Amino acid sequence: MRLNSFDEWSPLREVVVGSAENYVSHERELSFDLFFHDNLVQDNPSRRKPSTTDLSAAPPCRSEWYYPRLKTRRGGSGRQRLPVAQRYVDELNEDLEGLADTLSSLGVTVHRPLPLPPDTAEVTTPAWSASVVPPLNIRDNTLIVGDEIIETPPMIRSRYFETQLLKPLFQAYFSRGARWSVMPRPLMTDASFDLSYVRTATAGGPTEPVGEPRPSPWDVGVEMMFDAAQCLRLGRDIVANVSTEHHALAVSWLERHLVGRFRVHRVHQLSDSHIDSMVLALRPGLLLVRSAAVADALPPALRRWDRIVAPTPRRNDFPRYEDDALILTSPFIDLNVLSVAPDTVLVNEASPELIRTLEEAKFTVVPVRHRHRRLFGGGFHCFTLDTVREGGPEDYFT
Ligand SMILES: N[C@@H](Cc1ccc(O)cc1)C(=O)O
Ligand SMILES: NC(=[NH2+])NCCC[C@H](N)C(=O)O
Repeated sequence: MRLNSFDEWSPLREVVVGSAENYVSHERELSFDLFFHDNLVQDNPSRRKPSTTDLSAAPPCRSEWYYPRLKTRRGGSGRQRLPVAQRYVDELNEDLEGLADTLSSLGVTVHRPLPLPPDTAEVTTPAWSASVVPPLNIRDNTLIVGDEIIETPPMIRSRYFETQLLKPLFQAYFSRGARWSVMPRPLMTDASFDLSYVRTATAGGPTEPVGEPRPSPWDVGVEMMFDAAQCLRLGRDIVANVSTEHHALAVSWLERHLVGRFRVHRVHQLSDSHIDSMVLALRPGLLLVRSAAVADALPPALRRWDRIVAPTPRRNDFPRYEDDALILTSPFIDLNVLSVAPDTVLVNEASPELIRTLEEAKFTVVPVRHRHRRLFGGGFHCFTLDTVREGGPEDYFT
């Protein structure tokens, strides 16, 4: 079918489901630490969040309830590979197959990216090298706006060439008439990074020390960097989260590129980057939000929509991990549901209270197994890229 995806809820026809094949490690280096700084905390008991009741009081811009296990990386220059246990990768792949099968059984055509080959350990540019992770959270690096594929400029070095693994699919949509754009790629030296959010905007101060940038002959100053998962797509309107200078530059690019076709609305520091564990649109007039404060920070048109506030997750909803397991998301990650129609949502079966809440709101909930979402950074919305939905460029704002 032709590429057509304008919103997050209309009947889903085609989707890409991410792949975790050959996930072996995370690499801690400047771009990784900056991106996940809100989730990575040192082993400092004073920062522990002991009870779930703290969660509901948490400010909207900050993840809470960390597993405070990460030790500070020594020295500014170090790259450090942190292995991911094979058992979790195997279970993740099992859960991804289950997700793909569920979508197929609902009549949705499922595409998969090329798997990361086993020996593709590194990506190297003139300015740096980094180890590569598989195309798992494929929501992040590609924005589908209507009939256009836009590859967004990544914030993590390990993910620099991730969209190359979607090439055959993008070529196929292109041959059927899709537009296809790639946003300017950052040189991404240490000096490219805007550290202000980490230094000032994190509630309670930085949770993780960020080393001083090292000089490089490729330095060009702060650059455009942005993930598609910072956007909420609502017909002819797009809400984009801006927390850093990188995002501000990228949203200006998007606005100029889409002028006359889409209206871009900025929200500021709704989260550090992605917004799909803060707010999702379930259908015209109804949002799923992490808290009332999140809904109140949205553009005026969306503040008038009804909202379902997701129930506070419980500790028992999650597996227990060894002390060296690196936790990449907040416990609100299961809010990250995938709509297959305005009345039907795929929800993590490990979140019974969220399922109940959505069923009470008259949704058909399809429970799907997903165990290690906190280890791999994403829920069902993150792991998928909806390329064909029935909805069009409707104006839901006026
Ligand atoms: N604290 C971040 C970091 C993060 C982003 C993407 C991930 O896949 C995982 C974690 C969360 O909003 O948005
Ligand atoms: N598209 C995504 N990868 N979204 C993931 C957002 C996770 C968010 N940082 C959280 O901790 O809840």
